[in-house]
Amino acid sequence: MINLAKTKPVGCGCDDPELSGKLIPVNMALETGLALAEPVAETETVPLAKAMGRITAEAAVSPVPLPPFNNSAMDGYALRTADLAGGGSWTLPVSGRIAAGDPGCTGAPKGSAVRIFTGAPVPSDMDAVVMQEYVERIGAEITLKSRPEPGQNIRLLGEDMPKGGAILPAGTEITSREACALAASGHGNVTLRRKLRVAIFCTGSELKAPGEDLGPGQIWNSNRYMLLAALNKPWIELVDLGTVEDSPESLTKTLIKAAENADMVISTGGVSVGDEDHMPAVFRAAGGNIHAMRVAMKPGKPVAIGTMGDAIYVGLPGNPVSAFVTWHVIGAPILAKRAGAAKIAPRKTTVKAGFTTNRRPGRCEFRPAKLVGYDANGTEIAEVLSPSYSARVALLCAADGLALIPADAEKVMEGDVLEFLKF
Ligand SMILES: Nc1nc2c(c(=O)[nH]1)N[C@H]1C(S)=C(S)[C@@H](COP(=O)(O)OP(=O)(O)OC[C@H]3O[C@@H](n4cnc5c(N)ncnc54)[C@H](O)[C@@H]3O)O[C@H]1N2
Ligand code: MOO
Repeated sequence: MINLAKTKPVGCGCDDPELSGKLIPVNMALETGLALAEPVAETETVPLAKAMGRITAEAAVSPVPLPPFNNSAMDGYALRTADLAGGGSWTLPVSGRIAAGDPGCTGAPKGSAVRIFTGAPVPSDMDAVVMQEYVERIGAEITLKSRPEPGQNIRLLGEDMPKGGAILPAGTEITSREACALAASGHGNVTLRRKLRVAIFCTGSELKAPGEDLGPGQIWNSNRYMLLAALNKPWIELVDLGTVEDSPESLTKTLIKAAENADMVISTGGVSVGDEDHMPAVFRAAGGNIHAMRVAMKPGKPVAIGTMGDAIYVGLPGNPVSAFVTWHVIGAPILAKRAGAAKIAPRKTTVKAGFTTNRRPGRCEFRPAKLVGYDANGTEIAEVLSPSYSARVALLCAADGLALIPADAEKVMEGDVLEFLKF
């Protein structure tokens, strides 16, 4: 759970106290959404190679000790240190050869060495491997000058993982690290949460698709592409319902279609208070329940969290930076929980403010910020990019993350410690 803000409930601390009504603290809005987000129950078992990027439904343990046998960490010669009498040097006959994949060898004569390669099983009665660089080989004999330590260059059975040892908890996204560990421990199949069905649409009569010509008053739809990128995950089955004009009829039709079969519905725009902001009314009229709306965050005050049938609904604001920030802070954790993921919070760290600003307290601010260096203690310093930002998408690309300014702060002084959500 992220402690996103030292936000405390504020009656009306937003930019326009007269008009904005009651705002919910960010944590409370997020907790409301997370409480609604039951992880999808269905699972499927698939071959590991088909599971990349998906979310595991069960904890994985190693069915065997890893490595499964003592093996050589180097190319060289295996020997018994007890065979090396006195102070050296020592010359030993080479009595055998074991490569990776060989079943191993037993019964090498006392006083002999065995040629061995990295990953090959070490004979059970030998206790050291000497790297080939440290021996001189002439014909069928080797000479070594310094005494090897018992256990040297031998990877012991079970030292990586005991039998039954935990590899991953349930709810883990299989990235390259997890795939590697699952494969190493012999998991041919993996049980996953089923894919999450997510439906999206963007509201706004002014929106055109990028690539189309703009008429007067029109803009290109950026939120749709922000969401397409954010939702481009192997564990999501996306239904993209495109752009919808600001008419209650069209919005209702699209909303009902979106909720029909989805685990989560996401819209952008139309959640504020203007005459053309129809989403909350349309959502309620179509049978949806809104559980939280109007959050004490900046940007992103107008955000709706609700349920409609089995679907969770997150209505993001239209301003693109507001949509991005509310998605990052509220939408994405709800989505992750619904998908069955164990890690749901955005990555958070602390930074020092590289700026000073006065502000009106009331909303927790998430300011696009750039990491510009380190202080004497090695803490990163964040510089905000602009005092106004909710519609300035260029700032997002220039930023390294979002600097959090607590809701109750009246000013931030250069050097103050701030929480930072790193992209
Ligand atoms: N009287 C008030 N007006 C506004 C308030 C308020 O409290 N009282 N809140 C402001 C805040 S804060 C935000 S954020 C916006 C959010 O409004 P909506 O969610 O209703 O969004 P729209 O009005 O539909 O659009 C706002 C803005 O964003 C542009 N937009 C919308 N969708 C897209 C898209 N897909 N791609 C690119 N740009 C988009 C739209 O053209 C508008 O400029 O409301 C404030 N107003
Ligand atoms: O909350 Mo709005 O997102 O400030 O622009």
